[in-house]
Amino acid sequence: MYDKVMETVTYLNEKVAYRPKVAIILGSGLGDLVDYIEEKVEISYEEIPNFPVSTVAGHAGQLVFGKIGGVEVLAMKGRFHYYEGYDMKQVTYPVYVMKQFGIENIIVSNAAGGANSTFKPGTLMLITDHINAFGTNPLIGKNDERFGPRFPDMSETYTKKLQELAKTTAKEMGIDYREGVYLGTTGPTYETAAEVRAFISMGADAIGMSTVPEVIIANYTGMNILGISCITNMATGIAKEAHSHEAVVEIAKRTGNEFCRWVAETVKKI
Ligand SMILES: O=P(O)(O)O[C@@H]1C[C@H](O)[C@@H](CO)O1
Ligand code: HPA
Repeated sequence: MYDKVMETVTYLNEKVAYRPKVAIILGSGLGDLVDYIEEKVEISYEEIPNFPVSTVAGHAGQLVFGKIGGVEVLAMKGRFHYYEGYDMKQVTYPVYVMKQFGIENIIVSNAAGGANSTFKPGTLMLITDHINAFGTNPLIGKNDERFGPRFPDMSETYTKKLQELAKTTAKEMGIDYREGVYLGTTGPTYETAAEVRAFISMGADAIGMSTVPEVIIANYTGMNILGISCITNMATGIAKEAHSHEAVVEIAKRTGNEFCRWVAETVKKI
């Protein structure tokens, strides 16, 4: 795996001469953030050695390098989900690459269902912590110490300093946000009402099908992590209507403007 990652890094080194300060993984329907990026260098996943290819609607499948307000960034427009059939190493492969490429800060975003009944579709949630309900862990297997330790600590997974930065920025911009715990499941089924009740009793405020594997690897490799969920629907049993991915993407796109403004301003301060 290490040699593969380094091969990908070598390829990216030929495409861009700088080390971005921040990597951003864009969730379903949140790809419009790339409109805030200047001096773009766009690379399709198909062109990148050893990179998986994204198969989900609302996920374009491009790495976008460039600048937001002078800060060099790398945005991942389209992520890999476990339910697509990728194994956990493939799902998290881009995060290994980002770290080996020299990126120290990562912003991870997602579309998620609201489990906290005080949320509503369109709520932006700063992730304070997560619950891994995937039933597996991307670090299972032989450990390679060149990436990180065998038993990573997870006591401050979402970096307090970045959370404070995001909160101050939101307050300055008048952006309304909530804080909470993201619970990640495999999908691709949306939850049953009974599962949502169980997840709420476990402490979930938002439920989704991504983020947790990527964050486990970002934490393991020593990156600073900021996470933001865009609540696109209330979770099953709280919501009156049935879910559809089309509706998820549509709401994410509609409310994505606030998300993009918030992330762009926060990036400028990192
Ligand atoms: O990539 P994210 O987590 O934003 O995508 C969410 C979870 C599922 O992939 C999909 C369900 O509609 O949206
Ligand atoms: N559950 C899981 N994942 C999701 C949801 C949901 O309700 N909405 C968007 N992604």
